Amino acid sequence: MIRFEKVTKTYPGSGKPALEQMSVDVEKGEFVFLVGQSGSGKSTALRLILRETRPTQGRVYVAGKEINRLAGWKVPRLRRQIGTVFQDFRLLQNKTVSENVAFAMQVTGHNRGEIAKRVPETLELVGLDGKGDRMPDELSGGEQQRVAIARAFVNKPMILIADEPTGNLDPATSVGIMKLLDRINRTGTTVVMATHDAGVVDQMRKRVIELGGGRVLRDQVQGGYGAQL
Ligand SMILES: Nc1ncnc2c1ncn2[C@@H]1O[C@H](COP(=O)(O)OP(=O)(O)OP(=O)(O)O)[C@@H](O)[C@H]1O
Repeated sequence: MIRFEKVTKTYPGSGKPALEQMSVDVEKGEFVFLVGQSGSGKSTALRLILRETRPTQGRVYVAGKEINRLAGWKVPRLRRQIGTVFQDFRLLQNKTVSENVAFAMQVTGHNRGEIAKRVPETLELVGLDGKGDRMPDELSGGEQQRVAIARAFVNKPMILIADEPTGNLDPATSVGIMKLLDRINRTGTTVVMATHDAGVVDQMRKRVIELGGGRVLRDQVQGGYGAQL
């Protein structure tokens, strides 16, 4: 589903590569944690998958296509197949919960009937049944992240990318968010999650790819946050 082939990324004006010779294969339906110190290259790897930035050397494939060679007009289609969730939720504050989720379907050209059916279904899936008419600032952080996950998932993406999704949440709330991401993963969606949250990684026991200085230091099945586990 995602393949990095000897990918090096050096940002303009920077001497040292953010990623160096990174080679990784993620199969359809996998759940992968990307861990590593601040500045190790995690966000750069996620941005490469979305083609928000391009490799300096090497190739990135998503669903069998080398995305660096994708025509510009096809990039929005690629991004529609990838849901994204961030630490800071990024909800539209002037729209209700339902409208936030519906918006993701509107911009991808779904009709009203589909939206009216799928939005409540998805809110139920993420545990926000009955909260569709609330505004984001009337929700807890964990609930806001659930809205963000509903929005990312409502178009049934093949890949879900999560960049520190539990970074602003307490441990108990984070457990709930991880259960939800696990559930989404079980529907067949490939999940790639960058995190510093050792508790979450140790509890989930999924594949762990550790980056350090832009290189893959460890790629472990059912790994922990630290190498000793
Ligand atoms: N747009 C950019 N321009 C120049 N350098 C960048 C840019 N984005 C990231 N970098 C550099 O690339 C390296 C990797 O950064 P990246 O954000 O990928 O790391 P990270 O592992 O996601 O860090 P964090 O955990 O703090 O989010 C760092 O040295 C960073 O300063």
